[in-house]
Amino acid sequence: MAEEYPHKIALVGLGTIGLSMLAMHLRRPDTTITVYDPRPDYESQIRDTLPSLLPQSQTKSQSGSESNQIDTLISTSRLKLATSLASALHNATIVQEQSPEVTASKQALWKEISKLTGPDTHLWSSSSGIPASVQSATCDDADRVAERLLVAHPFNPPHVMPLVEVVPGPRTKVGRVGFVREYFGGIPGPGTCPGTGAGAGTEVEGGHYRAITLNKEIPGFVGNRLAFALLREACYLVGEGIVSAKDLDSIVTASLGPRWAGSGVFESYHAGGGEGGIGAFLQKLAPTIQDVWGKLGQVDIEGEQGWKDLVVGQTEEAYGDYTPERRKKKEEMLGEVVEMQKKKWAEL
Ligand SMILES: NC(=O)C1=CN([C@@H]2O[C@H](COP(=O)(O)OP(=O)(O)OC[C@H]3O[C@@H](n4cnc5c(N)ncnc54)[C@H](O)[C@@H]3O)[C@@H](O)[C@H]2O)C=CC1
Ligand SMILES: O=C(O)[C@@H](O)C(=O)[C@H](O)[C@@H](O)CO
Repeated sequence: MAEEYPHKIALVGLGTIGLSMLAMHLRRPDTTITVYDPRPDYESQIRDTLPSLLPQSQTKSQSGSESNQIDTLISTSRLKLATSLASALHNATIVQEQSPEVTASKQALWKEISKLTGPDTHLWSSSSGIPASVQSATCDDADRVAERLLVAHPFNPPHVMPLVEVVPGPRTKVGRVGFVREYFGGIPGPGTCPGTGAGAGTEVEGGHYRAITLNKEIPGFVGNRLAFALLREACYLVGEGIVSAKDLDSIVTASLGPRWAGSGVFESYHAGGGEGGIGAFLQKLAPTIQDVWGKLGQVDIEGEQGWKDLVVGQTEEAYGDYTPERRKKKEEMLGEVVEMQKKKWAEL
């Protein structure tokens, strides 16, 4: 008989990303999730935050209250709250960490996890930019751990955003990459209620997540290198007084944002190049592109801080405190964009 829950995930680190990941994993009915965080108040954090990350219909109707919903997930063994790392890892088939983005911290954590898990356990890091080969480097049996460890980098919020940037290390076994792609490919969208007790054999409708695998490790991977290149130029332009932070955001949301929701960087310029496509585009625009490339801003996070005072001051003035209501509204907008993409996916 097929095992009731073939996937037993240990989620280690329940902060911003960990909580969103929890909401995402709960959408696979063939998966149980055990969570652990050294923060003593993490259970109250789950009870306060998780319901808002789940479909509202599920939160209010079936369980009657948000608290009951968490209790239902616990009583049906879909969700377990561990009080130690060792107990969280017991029988785990997958370990996914969302601990702080600090190399030494992640290395120490994997060193501990690798001693508490078997050779078959899949090891995933949610890191924004620390390669798997760096994270496993200090493990006692580093080579064996490196064969199992990979980065499955999400974009915030993972329970909505479709990208999973899969970044294997040079020693990561190919089968581990195939597994993570298949696992995320089988997770349904954010409108799907957490399966309760459906167990193995339940038809798992996927089609929400897009796992993109990098061919080689590079710090920051691809998504964040692109995002941080744009961020650097944006900070430079505000620091130089060329544009305000709010107007720069409007320039992005009124042009590049909508464009890139339907066509990526290269497809957009391929379309913009006319008959000759991107080749013609690059040739026609070469002088301007080269001139701009040679004059892109140079700001450094540790360097002169004048630009940073302007960026922070203007952003706080424009948006104030980022309230839960605003966050929820933006998340709903993001969800609608992603659902539109999925409807048009075949054409993307
Ligand atoms: N915040 C974001 O937008 C994104 C973050 N990430 C990555 O996810 C990871 C977590 O980031 P956030 O959730 O933003 O951080 P966070 O600071 O919100 O949460 C980190 C959690 O880890 C816990 N923690 C601390 N030491 C730990 C340990 N030794 N073992 C287990 N848990 C520990 C903390 O108590 C905290 O709850 C980082 O690697 C980050 O780069 C990835 C994509 C997006
Ligand atoms: O932008 C995102 O959601 C991700 O690419 C990230 O990794 C985070 O923004 C990260 O850069 C900050 O923790």
